[in-house]
Amino acid sequence: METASENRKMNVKRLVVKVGTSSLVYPNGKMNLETIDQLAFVLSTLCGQGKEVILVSSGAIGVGLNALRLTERPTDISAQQALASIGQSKLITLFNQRFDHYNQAIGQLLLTHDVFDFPASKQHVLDTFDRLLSMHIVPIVNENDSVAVDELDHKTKFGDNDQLSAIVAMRTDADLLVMLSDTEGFYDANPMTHDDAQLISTIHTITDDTYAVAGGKGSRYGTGGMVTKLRAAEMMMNDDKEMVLASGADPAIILDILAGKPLGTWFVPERKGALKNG
Ligand SMILES: Nc1ncnc2c1ncn2[C@@H]1O[C@H](COP(=O)(O)OP(=O)(O)O)[C@@H](O)[C@H]1O
Ligand SMILES: N[C@@H](CCC(=O)OP(=O)(O)O)C(=O)O
Repeated sequence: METASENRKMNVKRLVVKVGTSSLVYPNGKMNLETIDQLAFVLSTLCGQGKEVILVSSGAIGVGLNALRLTERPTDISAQQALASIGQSKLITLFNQRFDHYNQAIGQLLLTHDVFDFPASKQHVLDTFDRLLSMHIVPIVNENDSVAVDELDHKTKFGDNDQLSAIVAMRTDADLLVMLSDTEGFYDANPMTHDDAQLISTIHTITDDTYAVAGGKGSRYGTGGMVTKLRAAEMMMNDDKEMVLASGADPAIILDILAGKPLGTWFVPERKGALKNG
């Protein structure tokens, strides 16, 4: 682990950005329209510069709760799935409107685990990603919450978009996964409960000690907390890819990250770290 910052300018052609519920929905349950608009602006800008961008967005259940003026997430599965169907359509409508404002087309992909488990459906979905990207369209991905189940022999659920975003980044052979959340990065203790927590700038190996300082979700509407983000980072590093975890408060941070500014926490496989550090 390193706490000193280092410059990380990369030549990124294909980028996956994952945005969590905590960045899209205020703690009071209202949609964060500013962040959604800024995200559309920044990703449209990157497309205009010739980059290929995939957005993995959470928020369906959070937005669904707000639509029905509910403050607590229901515990039964069918109520959550109904909320996701309400929220997802509102969320994608809003994304469509904001991207359209910046003259950028989007496509929606709602995925379940089995899509990647079966070679034929996996190939079809990868072909769809490729075709959308070749047409300069931004694929917007979420788990298909309304149909995904994780019971008995139905193992169709990803369970969280952190790992889904890593799977998408690996399968589409993206150069970088940018994970945006309500924290500046990964700290040596949960910053919500430890005032003296220190931001870690670079992690080359994830061990039990790393998981030991990863706490649960920060917002009422998120799911995985830091544990699922570490799992995503581990998947990326095992695939010899990099992930950066940074604050989604201002999506312009994506431009700074690509410009090499030392922001957030970088998860870099050992070999790449050794090369970059000379
Ligand atoms: N070691 C840690 N470093 C940073 N954040 C942590 C850590 N442990 C727990 N957290 C919590 O993880 C939260 C982010 O996870 P989550 O609520 O699932 O966000 P998102 O909706 O963006 O996926 C933060 O708000 C923070 O409270
Ligand atoms: N698919 C769910 C999100 C699940 C999830 O991983 O949420 P988060 O921890 O906010 O990224 C939804 O759209 O509500």
